Amino acid sequence: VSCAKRAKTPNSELLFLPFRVLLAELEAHQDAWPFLSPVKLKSVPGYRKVIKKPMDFFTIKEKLINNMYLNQENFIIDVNLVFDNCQKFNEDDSEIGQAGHRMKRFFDKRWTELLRKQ
Ligand SMILES: Cn1cc(C(=O)NCCCNC(=O)c2ccc(F)cc2)ccc1=O
Repeated sequence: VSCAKRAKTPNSELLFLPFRVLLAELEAHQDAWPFLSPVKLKSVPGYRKVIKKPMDFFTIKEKLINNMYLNQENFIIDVNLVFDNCQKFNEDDSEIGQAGHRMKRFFDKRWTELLRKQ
């Protein structure tokens, strides 16, 4: 994701360390495979029309690395966008729909654990 590289202040590295750890855990999860890279709009009929703001774990990682998240809120908004898009486009009982529900439950659990520690 090319964007103006923001000044890398040391504390922003530290501030976002928990998010990089959390994102790495999401990517390592066995149910992450539908979300690791952007949905291929040419090969998934209807996706471009239905999903206004596509998002995926790879794009989130790029934004984190390029310091494009100004605050914690924007990081959470993008992660939840991945799961909301999934629930919107996929039936709950579909393979990808089930993976999305499991990933969201996993994320919510780890996120609250991370917050409680702070
Ligand atoms: C979130 N979402 C994803 C798809 C979708 O078709 N996504 C690609 C699946 C194929 N991708 C893989 O199988 C894969 C990718 C990376 C990897 F490391 C291992 C396997 C369709 C609708 C939707 O809402």
